Amino acid sequence: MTESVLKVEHLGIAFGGLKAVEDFHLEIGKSELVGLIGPNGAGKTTIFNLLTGVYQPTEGAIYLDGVPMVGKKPHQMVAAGIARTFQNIRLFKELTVLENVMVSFNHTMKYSILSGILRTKNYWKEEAAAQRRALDLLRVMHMEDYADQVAANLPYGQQRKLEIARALATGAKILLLDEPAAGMNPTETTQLMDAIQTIREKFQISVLLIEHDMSLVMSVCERIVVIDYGHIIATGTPFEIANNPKVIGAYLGTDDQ
Ligand SMILES: Nc1ncnc2c1ncn2[C@@H]1O[C@H](COP(=O)(O)OP(=O)(O)OP(=O)(O)O)[C@@H](O)[C@H]1O
Repeated sequence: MTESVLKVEHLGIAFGGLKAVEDFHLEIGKSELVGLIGPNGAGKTTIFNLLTGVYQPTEGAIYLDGVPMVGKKPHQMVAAGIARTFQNIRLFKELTVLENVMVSFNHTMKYSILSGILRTKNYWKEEAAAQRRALDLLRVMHMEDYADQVAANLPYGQQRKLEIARALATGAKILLLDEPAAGMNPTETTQLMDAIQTIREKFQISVLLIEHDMSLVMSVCERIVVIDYGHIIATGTPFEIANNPKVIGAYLGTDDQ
């Protein structure tokens, strides 16, 4: 693995008496695609909430490019380079596809609030540049034909892709994707996976993927981390994971865990 982009050590959180995540560790290198899987309630979304500053851990450390991240707020995590998508799609439904992407550039825009209000030359220059960048991103996602459509009118699979485009627009170093293929048909899923592979190569971005569709996880991830009851029970290649008795036990609910 190349030098790690994200490094997580002994991460844990308790809700009252429940230790939802305990002693979680992870290292992700540049452009690496890692799967995070586990049965329902295992703690996957909680880990995403910890990595994005939604929850503060009760123990452990998170480093992004070597910089400590614990204590930072969600918007600071985004600015630092950790972006995510959600299980339930969160878009500005009334805005166009292009506008949805442009909104995500906001924290990188350099014009002042005043020049925004007065619509100065500098404002229009920045806006035009943001529009070009947004269109470039949509092209990568094969969504340029949808640019002027209102997000609410997009087919479901395209809405999911737009969420990823928005996360990319933040300039992220690592993308956390929470069940991006949920509710997609097989064609949409294949297109989505192609898009994820393309953006990894083009943007040299790392990806941590939560996904229930096993065949998908097995086919796209280089490495998989499996959790159950908040603990890592296995880490390995898709082949190792598919043949790991602890993993099989966790999914089938046997005692062999
Ligand atoms: N804010 C919270 N307060 C109390 N308990 C919580 C909170 N968030 C999560 N939990 C508990 O932590 C555990 C892990 O939940 P989490 O949602 O992270 O699991 P998951 O692996 O993402 O599940 P699923 O695959 O069903 O989405 C569960 O027992 C859940 O009830």
